[in-house]
Amino acid sequence: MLKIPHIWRRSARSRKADDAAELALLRSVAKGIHGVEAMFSHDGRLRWISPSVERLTARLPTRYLGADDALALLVHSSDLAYCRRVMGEVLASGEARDFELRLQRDDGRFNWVACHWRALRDEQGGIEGVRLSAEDIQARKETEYTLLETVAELRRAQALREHYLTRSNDERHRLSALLNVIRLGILFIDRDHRVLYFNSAMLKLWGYPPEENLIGVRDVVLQSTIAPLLMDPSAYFAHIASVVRSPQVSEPHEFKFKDGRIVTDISAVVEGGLDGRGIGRVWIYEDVTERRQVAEQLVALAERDPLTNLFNRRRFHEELDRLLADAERRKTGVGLLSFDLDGFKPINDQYGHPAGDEVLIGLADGLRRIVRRNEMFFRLGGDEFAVLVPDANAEALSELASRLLEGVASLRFHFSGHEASVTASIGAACYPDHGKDVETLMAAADRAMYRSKDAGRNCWSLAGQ
Ligand SMILES: Nc1nc2c(ncn2[C@@H]2O[C@H](COP(=O)(O)OP(=O)(O)OP(=O)(O)O)[C@@H](O)[C@H]2O)c(=O)[nH]1
Repeated sequence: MLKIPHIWRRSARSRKADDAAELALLRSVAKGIHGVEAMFSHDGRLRWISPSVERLTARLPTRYLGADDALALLVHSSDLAYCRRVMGEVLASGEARDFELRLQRDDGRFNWVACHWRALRDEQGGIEGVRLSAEDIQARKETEYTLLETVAELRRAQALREHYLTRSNDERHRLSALLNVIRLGILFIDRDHRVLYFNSAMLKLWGYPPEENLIGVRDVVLQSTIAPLLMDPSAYFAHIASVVRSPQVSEPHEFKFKDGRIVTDISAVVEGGLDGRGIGRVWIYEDVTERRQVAEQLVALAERDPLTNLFNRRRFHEELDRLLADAERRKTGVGLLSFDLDGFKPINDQYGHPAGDEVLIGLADGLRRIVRRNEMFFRLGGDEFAVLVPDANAEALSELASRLLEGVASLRFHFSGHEASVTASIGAACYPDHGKDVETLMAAADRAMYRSKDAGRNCWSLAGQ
């Protein structure tokens, strides 16, 4: 430890040569000091500072020694007040203090040092000043700063990641809630042919329990479990195979379940993925059973008689039109039997309208069994009916007319303990002999039917005779 005051004392005793040598030695030691050594007198004036201060502050020691307030020149303004306070405390208490501060450089920058402040005592033990030993710690501070900045940067990145994660989680929950309330079944298969997402409607539609978790299940496993539900599994799987071969959005495809449900699917590749090959394929299913039933009901309402469920007059016209066009092209015939019940009104009058309805329904059911599969049976209105016969000739028509007459007459009804029956009067007409269009053919059949009425009913007449 340097005992500078002692040396001064010795110098004062005129041991000049020894002292000069000792001073030179001390100067060279002071020059070699890595940090900064300085001594301040009790009133805060700088008494000595090591030449090494130039390395840390780019100022010569003389600048400090000549300054009125060397401490203010040496210490960075932000640390100055604290530094003065510590210095005062060391002077007052004699206790050493350590702390870090910035020395200010001549170029405006600063250099961090670790300071050790100790009281300098005279021979009587009184405090005559304070000594500062400062060690250069700039490199360590810079490393610390870099570390702190790296940590701060990491924290910011982490906070940002958490923010986006929370946002994307919220987004996922919103989407999942939405997809679970819609009626469409949604199934997402990834590129490895495994289930990546499904919604509740999809589970319901394919008959899975609501708690089933299909994530990660292979598509072939799914297919094997759904196959028993389908009317035609091989046709459906062939459809899937053809859809997945194409990158286009598929056309809606309709398929049937064994329990009668009708479902449509549509599928598309989901774009994305780092290599741009798409991240998988989404399938959207819709149960259209109800819609199809309503459509069928509407069609039935439009073309069927609600009482007997026979085709109505509107469908009759359409079919006759179609048959005539077809017969003209193929040079074949079309037969038309038009008939009207005999003695139907008295049943209504005697037993009431519901009894009349029962007769009409019974007659429709009875004659359906007589009419062949390729022949069509219509209720034109009231107690008027008609049968259309493709590829017909007069002989085939007369044979059918006879069977119909027998069929009608053989029907028995019972109302209020009484037996009732009806007969029919039939008019037969053939394309092209008796008419070449709908109107003339119908008129010919009607005239023949009235001839049957005139002839005493329960018989048939061929047009043109
Ligand atoms: N119960 C019932 N009666 C109907 C319906 N539509 C028409 N009618 C009745 O059917 C009867 C048809 O009259 P007509 O053809 O003159 O009766 P008909 O006794 O068979 O007379 P002819 O043809 O001359 O033998 C009328 O009394 C209509 O009110 C129906 O949907 N239900």
